[in-house]
Amino acid sequence: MKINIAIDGPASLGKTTIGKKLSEKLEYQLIDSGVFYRYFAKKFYLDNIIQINEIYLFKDEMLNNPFYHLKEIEHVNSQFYQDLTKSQRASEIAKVPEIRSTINEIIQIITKKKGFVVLGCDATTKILPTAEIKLVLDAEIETRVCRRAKQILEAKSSQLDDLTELEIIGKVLSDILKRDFDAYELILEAKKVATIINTSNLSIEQVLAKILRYVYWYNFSSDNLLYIIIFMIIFFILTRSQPNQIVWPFQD
Ligand SMILES: Nc1ncnc2c1ncn2[C@@H]1O[C@H](COP(=O)(O)OP(=O)(O)OP(=O)(O)O)[C@@H](O)[C@H]1O
Ligand SMILES: Nc1ccn([C@@H]2O[C@H](COP(=O)(O)O)[C@@H](O)[C@H]2O)c(=O)n1
Repeated sequence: MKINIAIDGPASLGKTTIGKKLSEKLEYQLIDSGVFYRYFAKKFYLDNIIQINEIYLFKDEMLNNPFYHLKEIEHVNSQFYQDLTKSQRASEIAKVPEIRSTINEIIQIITKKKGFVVLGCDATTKILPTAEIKLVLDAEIETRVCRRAKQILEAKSSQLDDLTELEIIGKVLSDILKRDFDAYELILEAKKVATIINTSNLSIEQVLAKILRYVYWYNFSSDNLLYIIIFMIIFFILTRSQPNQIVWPFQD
């Protein structure tokens, strides 16, 4: 049975990396809402003016052919993914309520068929509050700065060629702080409704394994709900009526 999985988390946490691996493993479709904001910022935020009518037109177009446009958005984003200025512009347009509701609506319509992993900082609360599995990935800020700085240094992005390692770390820190500030309320809200996984001391594989356990358990329990209830009733009756006489298998 296919379900929807919503994953929230603050900036540079590892959502994209984990989301990609998870969707590949489950053969689900990944939708990273951050990529929408970045794409909209690049395409529809020109000369400091947001082309809101163009955004509405794009929404209709996208809903006619969602998988083609998901690929296109992904492709455009991959060309400037590590550009920190682009994430700042994405954060600016993310403050416009019409843009937020348009992006949420597009994702809600596409995910009706189930079988999606949706990422964001409001995936569990605003985009997919009805997702079967809702998770918030978390990690201390120093872990996130290290992860992003390492990623940028390893990729040797040309925009940062002239900077020293310390300058890059400074830029990453200031970018994360700004984005944390913007997403603070949303992440707080998400933590109230979703299961929190602290990834600070976990490798990518360990985080993935943890999430997969939630997914397998969800599928197992919804497939076998009746048996689980019967087992619990029998267990409850046995423990109440003969608390000292239950013989467990393998007990001496
Ligand atoms: N558990 C982990 N342990 C170590 N490194 C990790 C872990 N999870 C992710 N990373 C690394 O952290 C870096 C940032 O990850 P990623 O780009 O997926 O974050 P993100 O949350 O999607 O960021 P953003 O909010 O900016 O879109 C990547 O280089 C990734 O390999
Ligand atoms: N659900 C979301 C997703 C993203 N944003 C804003 O867009 C910026 C870029 O997103 P990334 O996930 O690629 O970092 C992000 O910093 C947020 O400002 C959002 O508001 N809601």
